Amino acid sequence: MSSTLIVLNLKTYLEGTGEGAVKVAQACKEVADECGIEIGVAPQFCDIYRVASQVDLPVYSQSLDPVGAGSFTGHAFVQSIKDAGAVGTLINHSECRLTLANIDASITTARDAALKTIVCTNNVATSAAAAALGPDYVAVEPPELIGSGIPVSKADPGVVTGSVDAVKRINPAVQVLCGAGISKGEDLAAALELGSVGVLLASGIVKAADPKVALEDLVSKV
Ligand SMILES: O=C(CO)COP(=O)(O)O
Repeated sequence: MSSTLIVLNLKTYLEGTGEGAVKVAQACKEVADECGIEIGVAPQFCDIYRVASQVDLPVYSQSLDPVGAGSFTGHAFVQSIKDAGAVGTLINHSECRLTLANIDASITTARDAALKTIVCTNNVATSAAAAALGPDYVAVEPPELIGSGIPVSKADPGVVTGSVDAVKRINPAVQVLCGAGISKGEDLAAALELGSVGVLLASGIVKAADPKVALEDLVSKV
């Protein structure tokens, strides 16, 4: 496997009792095996167990709450997420924003449970701030391009290169992903050329008529 990482965020696109998530995850696994690039998937909380127990690929939570075991109702508890089979979590997605203090606490909570952390950011300044907190990855995603079909790597390459430079300066151990509007092979190739190590993406694959064909296109130029 190369060190390139693709994470497919399923958001709330798929209804039903998890079969859709399993099917998309299976497509991710098949394409990952074909191309040698690591592909992970971030399903709904309640689908983590089903996906992780049926498909051998990295499963991420879409978020978590920085609470421990005990008297906490309505929270996404890190140990349950881990026991369900997740290997990591998104934190601070633009559709699930947190305060800086909660981003920090979420990273610590995940790290203490040995979960990988991907902190989403919306611009160079927040990428720099996130890097200072020491997650495994910062994923820069301009919100205005999310779900637009217009790839960040083409529409706003500066936010990717700026984030890569800022993150490297602040914490060289942190790797940078980018996302928003990514769907094609040329988008992933451009993202890598701009210095990111991979992409976080959603609609271009999840909403495709055939997600496996869309994934094969995504990895076709690297
Ligand atoms: O928000 C995203 C991934 O987390 C990006 O979404 P789209 O790929 O649909 O633009």
